[in-house]
Amino acid sequence: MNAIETKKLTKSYGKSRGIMDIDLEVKEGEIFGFIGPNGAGKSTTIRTLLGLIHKDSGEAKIFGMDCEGEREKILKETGYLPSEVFYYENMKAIDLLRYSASFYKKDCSKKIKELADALGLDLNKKIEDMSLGNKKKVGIVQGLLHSPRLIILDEPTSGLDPLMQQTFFELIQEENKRGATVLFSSHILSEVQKICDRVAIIKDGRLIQTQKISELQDNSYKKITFHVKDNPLDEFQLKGATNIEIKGQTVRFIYRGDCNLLLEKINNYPLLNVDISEPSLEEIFMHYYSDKNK
Ligand SMILES: Nc1ncnc2c1ncn2[C@@H]1O[C@H](COP(=O)(O)OP(=O)(O)OP(=O)(O)O)[C@@H](O)[C@H]1O
Repeated sequence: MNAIETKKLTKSYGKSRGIMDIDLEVKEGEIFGFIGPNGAGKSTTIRTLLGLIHKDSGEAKIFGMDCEGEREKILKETGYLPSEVFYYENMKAIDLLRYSASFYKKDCSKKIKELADALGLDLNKKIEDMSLGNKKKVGIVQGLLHSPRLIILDEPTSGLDPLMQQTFFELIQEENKRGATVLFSSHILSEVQKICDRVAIIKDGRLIQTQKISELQDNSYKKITFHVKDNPLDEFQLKGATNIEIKGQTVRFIYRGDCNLLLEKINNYPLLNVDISEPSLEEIFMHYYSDKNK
């Protein structure tokens, strides 16, 4: 069974674009990355899945249950860390977490303590006396305290220092080993790359690609840089070339296609230097975002 499944899921905010025709399949047990730039539609998808906002059309299911009709059951099985956490400021962390735990009708005190210890969180502090990072930690404990079957993380690392991010990734990996499925939304590819098996890329409200992280680094993409002698270039075009940047006598682009055609094309120029290398994941990612891939 898929942990998450959406079919043509669509939500618009009046004139403002939300998400369109999102087909998403997250398998039970995987750590799935959901990546896209600010405003791409990640939070809208997540909020629709959690029944926090109503879809306009399409289907959304979690563990086969309808996200609107069976919301109560879904929430019991799901842990959610929103991108921004808001709390009653004058509550102590422990009181807030006990209150959250009461919703699940099971004893979560051992798990709360374990998570707080791992994150170095003082549970007896009032929320109003906490830094942004510590408030985020409260959110993490709140999302994981009931050992959910599905964990949905929306930009979870903002506000955490690099060491704490590492601890957080380890916690998530442990939860995954325990059997939890994880949906990890982020605009930072390098962090998604660290722990995810597959990734879906969303842009302008539409899913443009779902791939294994290992396939994203598929060596069929090349990064090409060449420098010409004498006169600067003002134009370069080649089928399969994207993210073309021309600066004076230097041309850079990402290429996927027949290498004979590439060399034939470059050979037309009075060359000073040519460099063909593996693009970084970040550069491949930019390739998906480029206008030519709309
Ligand atoms: N409450 C709202 N009212 C109107 N438009 C909205 C609302 N929430 C989101 N949008 C619009 O929907 C689109 C998708 O936004 P969303 O917050 O889902 O993106 P995101 O990928 O989560 O971005 P970010 O990383 O910035 O949170 C954007 O164009 C945004 O302006």
